[in-house]
Amino acid sequence: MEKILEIQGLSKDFFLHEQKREIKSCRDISFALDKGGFIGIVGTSGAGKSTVLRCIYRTYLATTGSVIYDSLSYGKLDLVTASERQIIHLRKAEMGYVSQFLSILPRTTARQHVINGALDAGFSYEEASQKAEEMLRYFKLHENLWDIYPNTFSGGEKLRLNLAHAMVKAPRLLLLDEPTASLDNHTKRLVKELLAKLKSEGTSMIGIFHDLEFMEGLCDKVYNISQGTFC
Ligand SMILES: Nc1ncnc2c1ncn2[C@@H]1O[C@H](COP(=O)(O)OP(=O)(O)OP(=O)(O)O)[C@@H](O)[C@H]1O
Repeated sequence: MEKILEIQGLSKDFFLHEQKREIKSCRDISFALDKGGFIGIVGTSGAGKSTVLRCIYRTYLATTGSVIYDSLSYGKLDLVTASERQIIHLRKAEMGYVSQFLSILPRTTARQHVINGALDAGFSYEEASQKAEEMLRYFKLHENLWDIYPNTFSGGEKLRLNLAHAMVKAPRLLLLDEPTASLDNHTKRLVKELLAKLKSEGTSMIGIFHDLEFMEGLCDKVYNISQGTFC
């Protein structure tokens, strides 16, 4: 099976200058993701799960190791050493990242944020507007919220907006950091259905989930991470 992502010996250390102390977050992580595959990561709080995803998305720069991504735009490249320009392009055109935390330009409404995601993926403005509305409706974000700035949204509303933004462009590689945290059961099912649809359309995914039941039938493989390493 062709791989979209090959991770070798990935480690991330943080140095806390004030305390002159080092935290080893994840250590010597190696795994590969098949094209169109779905890997689940589970583990206790603080084990290093989010750090692995952030090193792939390059929010964190790995201390050691490589993250070889088979991109459409540049062929195979190491996301650890890729240029800022390449990373920005890949985030726009090929990669999606969902977490509970909102990362949005100031003075951008919820609707515009999702439209921007679709525009990044190459849709015309008209198509992007239509797709954005479909996604916002799908994730049951109340219409009253579409044209306001989302910094005051609740945790669940922010998460649903992040899901709409990431999924509207059907990315090649989707990274999910607890995409169902603080969602009710009905919305969790909607998320699962859309993830299954994206998978059937070829999106490759890595997801962190606390809710093991949620992952049933969705993941091809599940890795357990404990104290920074796979076990
Ligand atoms: N920016 C940072 N600076 C310093 N330490 C960090 C930073 N980010 C993560 N850590 C530390 O790395 C370790 C792993 O954190 P990480 O967020 O990856 O855990 P997690 O498994 O995702 O936890 P949770 O399930 O609670 O979200 C923790 O001890 C955390 O305090």
